[in-house]
Amino acid sequence: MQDGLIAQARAWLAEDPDAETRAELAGLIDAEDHAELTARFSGTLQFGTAGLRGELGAGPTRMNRSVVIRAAAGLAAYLKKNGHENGLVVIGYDARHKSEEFARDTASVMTGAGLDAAVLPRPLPTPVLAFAIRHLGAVAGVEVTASHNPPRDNGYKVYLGDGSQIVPPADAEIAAEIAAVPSLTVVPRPTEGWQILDDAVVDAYLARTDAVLAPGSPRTARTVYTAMHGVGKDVLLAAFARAGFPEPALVTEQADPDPDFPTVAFPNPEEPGAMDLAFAKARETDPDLVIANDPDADRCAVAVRDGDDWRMLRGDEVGALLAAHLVRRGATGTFAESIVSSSLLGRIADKAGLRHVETLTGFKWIARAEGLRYGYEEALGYCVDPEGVRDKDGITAALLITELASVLKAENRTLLDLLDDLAVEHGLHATDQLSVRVQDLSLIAAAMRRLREQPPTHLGGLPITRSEDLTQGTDTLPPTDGLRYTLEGARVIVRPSGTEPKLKCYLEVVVPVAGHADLPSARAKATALLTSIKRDLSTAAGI
Ligand SMILES: O=P([O-])(O)O[C@H]1O[C@H](COP(=O)(O)O)[C@@H](O)[C@H](O)[C@H]1O
Ligand SMILES: [Mg+2]
Repeated sequence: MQDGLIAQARAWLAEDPDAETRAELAGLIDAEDHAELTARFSGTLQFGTAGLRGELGAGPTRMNRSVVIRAAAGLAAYLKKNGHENGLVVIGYDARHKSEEFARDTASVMTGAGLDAAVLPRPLPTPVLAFAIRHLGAVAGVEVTASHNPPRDNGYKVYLGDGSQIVPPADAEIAAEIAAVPSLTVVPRPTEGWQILDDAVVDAYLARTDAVLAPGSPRTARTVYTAMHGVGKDVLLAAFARAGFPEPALVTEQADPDPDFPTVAFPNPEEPGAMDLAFAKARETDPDLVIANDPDADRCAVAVRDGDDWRMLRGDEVGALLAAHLVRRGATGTFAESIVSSSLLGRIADKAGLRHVETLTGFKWIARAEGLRYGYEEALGYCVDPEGVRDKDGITAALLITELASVLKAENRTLLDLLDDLAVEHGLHATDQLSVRVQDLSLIAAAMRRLREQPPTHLGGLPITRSEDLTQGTDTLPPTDGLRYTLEGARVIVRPSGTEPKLKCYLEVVVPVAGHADLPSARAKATALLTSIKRDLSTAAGI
């Protein structure tokens, strides 16, 4: 057994304030579990697409109280160096294991550093925290959440005073301050001195949701709703009641927070099977649409009846529908989407004479688009009211899509009819994703390396006309680990996920449509093309 590794583990153990992780680590040391200790002590958690995220457990590469205290101390040091000696830091948390403790530790560290700290009154949607930062004039915000990840994970989203999540160089500067924390013993951690906010902050968030809907718009669409065992239900129901929509029928098994997410393998509406109970409820109650939030309620999934059964709309479909709705309502300003999302948004914006920008993945980028009026990403994220929330918001997105369904219902039409119209107007923009979850992270790096060393020349029978390695950045995009292939009538992007151990490949094909009668054959063509691109890509990446 390496002495260095054991010494490192013992030093960590001596400072760990959590009896549970102390016992776990002591067990690993006693058992001389070299492999596990190496995994725990090789490096530290890094800021990814949405903050720190990792499995709960002992050691610097896991989520635990020691890691959170260090992260909070680093953030406090960064804030103080940047002129916020006594600003307010507002802290929210979801209903996962340890989330409330991590929020309390964060408040304690901020207080000990001389900053003011305020904690949201209970587990609440991430967008309430994003809203609260600007509403309360805070200099930073923290949301303790691992969103839709498996039950054993937790995470830490960090926002600055503009209400958006951190981007370079702030993330690297904060990471450097975290790395510079020499020991937990030098971090003051008082047991009181921070504020627990009351419901006024939730009421203010709800009042702001009024701005999302057009005054006097139809509010008749009936919904089935699932909170996916997360924190969305109460705020969503209050927002729907306030707007005057019919009360959503709840998927009762998933309505209340449960950190074990007992009815789903992964609490992510994108994962196969996650919507089964919602669809069962829909078959029972026959609503106009099904709505799901992810567990921290910043994502919104939508399903509609298609023929005899229910089908999930892709994030790109909902993204286009909301854009078309906002255009019809006379929206002005910038429309933005991430590079991995559908190019249809650009077509809709161009036609309406609106500015359009593409950003890197994640709302930390989308929310920063200048003059943003509407932003979305394919991962079921929508920002429909940037003045209220500069992040994605699964509650306001649910309000807006339900308003659109109501408007269409009054015209005796559906969301699918509007999607057909958009395809006829702009061409069928069909997207799909090839996403591979791995146990061993090195497989992702190996796939990226393989694609770089032996780049494909054709995918799905189409020649690649342009191949870009995004690690160098482009004229408009900062550097990121990703590959982009442009084909005739298609586009593919490959990148490692920044929140989960997954390699993600995003496919888009654009098929011209002669008219409504041509739609079935255009769809069949798009599906066949997506399938063969996927097959070739998987061979090229070796996954
Ligand atoms: O987890 P959430 O709901 O916050 O969502 C997070 O993850 C998504 C997927 O990111 P990646 O492809 O890097 O895993 C991002 O698009 C999103 O902006 C981010 O906030
Ligand atoms: Mg989320």
